[in-house]
Amino acid sequence: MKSMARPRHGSPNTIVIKLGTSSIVHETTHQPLLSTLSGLVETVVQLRELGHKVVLVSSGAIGVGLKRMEMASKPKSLSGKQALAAIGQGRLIALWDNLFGQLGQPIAQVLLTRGDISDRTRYLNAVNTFKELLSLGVVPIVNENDTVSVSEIKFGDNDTLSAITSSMIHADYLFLLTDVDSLYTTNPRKDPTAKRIEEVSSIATIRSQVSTTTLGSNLGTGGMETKLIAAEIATAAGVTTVITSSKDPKAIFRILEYNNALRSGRASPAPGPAADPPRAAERPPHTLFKPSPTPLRDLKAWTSHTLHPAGTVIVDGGAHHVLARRESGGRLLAAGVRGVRGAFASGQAVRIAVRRAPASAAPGGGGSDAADAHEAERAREAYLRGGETQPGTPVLPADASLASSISTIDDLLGSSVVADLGGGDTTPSVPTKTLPEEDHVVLDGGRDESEDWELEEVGRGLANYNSAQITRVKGLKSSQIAQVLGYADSEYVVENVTIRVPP
Ligand SMILES: Nc1ncnc2c1ncn2[C@@H]1O[C@H](COP(=O)(O)OP(=O)(O)O)[C@@H](O)[C@H]1O
Ligand SMILES: N[C@@H](CCC(=O)OP(=O)(O)O)C(=O)O
Repeated sequence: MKSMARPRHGSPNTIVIKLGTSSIVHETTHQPLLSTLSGLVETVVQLRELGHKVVLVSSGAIGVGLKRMEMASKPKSLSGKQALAAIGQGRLIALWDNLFGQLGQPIAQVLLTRGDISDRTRYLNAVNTFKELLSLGVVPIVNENDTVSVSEIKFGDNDTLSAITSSMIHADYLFLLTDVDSLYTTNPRKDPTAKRIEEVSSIATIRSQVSTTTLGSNLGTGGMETKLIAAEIATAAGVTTVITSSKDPKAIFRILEYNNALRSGRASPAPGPAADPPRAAERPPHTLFKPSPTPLRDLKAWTSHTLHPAGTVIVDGGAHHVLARRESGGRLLAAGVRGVRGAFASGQAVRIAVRRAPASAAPGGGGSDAADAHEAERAREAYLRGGETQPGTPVLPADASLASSISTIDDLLGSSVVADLGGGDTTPSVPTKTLPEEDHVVLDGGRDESEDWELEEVGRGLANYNSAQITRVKGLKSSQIAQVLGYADSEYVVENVTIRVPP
């Protein structure tokens, strides 16, 4: 067995394994699934013996709490779930400690909320703690800190938490162990004709080919959809992501071996005649999501996935074009800003959005390709000049008060126009429409007062100034920032921008 999962290229892998509630407690009796748990403990200890570093993301606090209180089903209220998680988490970690302790393997409990890592310093502290634990040979066991998580700060599901953890520690693999052995075209628990998906290179493409709408167990959170989101986050950070069954945790060795063999040309990707020596390994059932060949840099991954955007910065086409290029360094000039939605502080994450004319407002589908290219070039040049002042943009004097740039309380709070993108806007008032096939979001509520345009999120970044300040310097040259604000910490209004929807 050990030879089957020799560390790739002679170097050990960092492996995150996530176990869902449906694999930890029985769906109806809520009794712990001891054979699954013991099998996983043996697997993790063997992986450790082979030199791999392993982090376990364990759901199950609420499930264990249900058993402890002999309750039949999950309470509906947030406080009810939080209370059960508080009851169950202690017993859950005690169970893991007991099982790992039988094999002499020390563990550590790591409870995280999104709030814990939405500050760069706290994020780096969490990374350092993981590094320290792994270098001590400990297996960190991660769960969301449900008892203190509220909707604004929660990861919401452990699939996402495991993906963020994988990206934080630059894992090589994320294994999402669940009660089905793969992603299928439709829910295999409901549709016997469902077909297994073996390998995914583009999650955007696969989304249009599979249905993930039905949930599985009564205990799980999010079903397959949250696993796709997790795969998207992890693969973007360069982590190979695998969905497979928790019933046979030792399959992890076979999956590692199979994929290592595939990389080195020793296994055939599809079932068929055995390759010339050594023999092609049989493909263990699983879905493998290939990592991005150009993973996001650490800070950008942090900005894109771990932070709740606190508001939106609307940019013009020129800025969008430039930001989409690597050479831009992900830095946004005030010249490219057309407006701001929501209230945010300097240092907070923001969405980058563009205005899009609704299809109905584009007569004849717009101009010719040549005219569009010319227009795009003109916009890029205007933006790069550091910004000609946009016609109609009021240039405020240096002593202009904050109040003068805020005409209503909504300008300050952003509550009338900011849609909740599953993120941190405190007062979501407009329903969000997601377009999963393109992985972007249209802010239905973000209509400009004077034009019938929609806002579309195209990326994320970190604000260098607060929302009121960016409102005051929008459209201006960088050299004018100090004049208007009385100081200029940076010539860029937003940094670490990741553009996910190209122009
Ligand atoms: N296309 C699909 N392929 C596989 N499983 C699916 C699909 N769509 C929905 N599911 C359901 O997702 C469930 C796994 O998600 P979930 O219950 O949240 O598990 P966990 O508790 O392990 O996170 C499966 O039991 C299955 O019923
Ligand atoms: N943090 C929760 C689990 C939330 C969750 O994502 O559950 P699951 O979909 O079963 O992985 C708990 O410990 O009960």
